Amino acid sequence: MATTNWTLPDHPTLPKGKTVAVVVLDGWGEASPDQYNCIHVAQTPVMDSLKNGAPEKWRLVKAHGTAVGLPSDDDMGNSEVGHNALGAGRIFAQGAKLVDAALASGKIWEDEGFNYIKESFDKGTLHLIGLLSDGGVHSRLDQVQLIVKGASERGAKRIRLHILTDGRDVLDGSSVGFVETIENDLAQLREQGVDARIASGGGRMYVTMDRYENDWSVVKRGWDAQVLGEAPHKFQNALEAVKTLRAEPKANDQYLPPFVIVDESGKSVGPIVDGDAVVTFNFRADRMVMLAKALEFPDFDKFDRVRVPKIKYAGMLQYDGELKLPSNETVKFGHVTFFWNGNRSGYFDETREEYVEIPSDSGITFNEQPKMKALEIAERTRDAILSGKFDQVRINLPNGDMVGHTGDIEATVVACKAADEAVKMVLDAVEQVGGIYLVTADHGNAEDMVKRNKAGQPMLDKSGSIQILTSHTLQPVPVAIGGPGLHPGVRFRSDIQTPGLANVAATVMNLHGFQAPADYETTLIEVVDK
Ligand SMILES: O=C(O)[C@@H](CO)OP(=O)(O)O
Ligand SMILES: [Mn+2]
Ligand SMILES: [Mn+2]
Repeated sequence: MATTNWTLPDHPTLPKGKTVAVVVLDGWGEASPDQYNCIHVAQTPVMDSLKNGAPEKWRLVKAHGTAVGLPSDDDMGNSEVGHNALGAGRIFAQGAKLVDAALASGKIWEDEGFNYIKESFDKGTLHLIGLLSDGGVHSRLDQVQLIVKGASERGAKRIRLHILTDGRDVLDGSSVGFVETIENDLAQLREQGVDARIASGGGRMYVTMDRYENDWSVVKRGWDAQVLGEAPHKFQNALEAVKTLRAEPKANDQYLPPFVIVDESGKSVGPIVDGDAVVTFNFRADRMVMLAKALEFPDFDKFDRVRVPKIKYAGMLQYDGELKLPSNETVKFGHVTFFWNGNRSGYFDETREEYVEIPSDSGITFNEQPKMKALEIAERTRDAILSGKFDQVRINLPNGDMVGHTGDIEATVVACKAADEAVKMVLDAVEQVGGIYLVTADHGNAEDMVKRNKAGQPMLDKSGSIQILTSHTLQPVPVAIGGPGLHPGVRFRSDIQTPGLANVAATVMNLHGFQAPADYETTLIEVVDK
């Protein structure tokens, strides 16, 4: 058998042995300057100087749509696809696209996963758990609709949906419309004799969709509602639930409290019990892994599960290639490890890598602490660079994104300034060791906080207020290179017209003195005589 040769060819001109700092600013896109562009409004002297100081060492790359393996150019970027592209150096079809293809070809119904859960359809209930929106970051409503329909046509007689409301990838308040849409579908199925209902729900950031083991109580709230059928709020139907909970002061789709749907006698209509099948319909991994662990791990000590039903469980995708979840880490920590490594947890080689997690504040929304842990991340990065132990130091600064998602413009301005200060500390350390930096971002967010019409003007809601955009954007992101270790002849090539994040990996390999493998997207840089 031929063995793969992993050795990279030397770069013809660029030297090895320089410390390279790779900085990813989460949610930091480039957009026209106005009062809703928090990066523009904030004082960001360091990022400004990279942009204005060296035109041959700053450029924009695509961070959304087909450039990062999403189904279409209407799809905004996100951390999973952005970091996957940055790490992989190639454009792979991402979860959204894979699921679209499997549904379009019908292959999804022939796959092992579906055949496995189908065994439960005779006697058990099919439960579908996931994010109900058309955001396309974690899941998509049209896919859920096709799954419900397809499963019912293939023998599922009792279906229960456990919905998580969004408001983060889509406008706050849009949960009501999504629930209406799916309720209509379920009503039609009921007319055809399929017992299909929504059984529970809650806001994504408060119920179920925690990530990197930041706060297990989030997953527990979901477990109680979905599996045990218990929640503080009980309603007869999901539309009433969402409308009533949204009427509370400061209610927000992202944080709706957990609820269960009950029958006339007050009994929950859809707890998960022995013999049932469960499908988590998010294609994106990070916010489903914790639930997958709770559903699958025989030894589990993160919270008291009370009752562990014997179920057949499948996900839309394998969420973790290392842990094989389903078997069949802080809010962003995993982005530069797990996502970067192609959704694989753990080290490639423990003797050569060190992963450092700076725990996030928990139990708050990040507009309350917009500086987050940027300073702490920068200090650890500085120390790692100065230690001389590492060829590459890679970080993700979450502020622009996490605070951008809250929709709080003032706080997002503070967040952007904090991220800029963190970049300064990293660049100063690079300066001290004679290293090289590459600063980029995984997708846009903080640079546009308002929903716009086609002409680019802010859109107003019924009451005349601007419609706040909590989501990511379709904007390109910057890539800046520099540092005393950078060969003086290095500059960005002008012959690649529309590069994307996948071009960064080959670039970084060059900065380490190597050429990228032939199947990588081409490098962004060239070396001219100077
Ligand atoms: O918070 C998340 O899960 C997504 C938005 O849905 O953001 P990001 O891709 O930046 O992690
Ligand atoms: Mn991100
Ligand atoms: Mn985000």
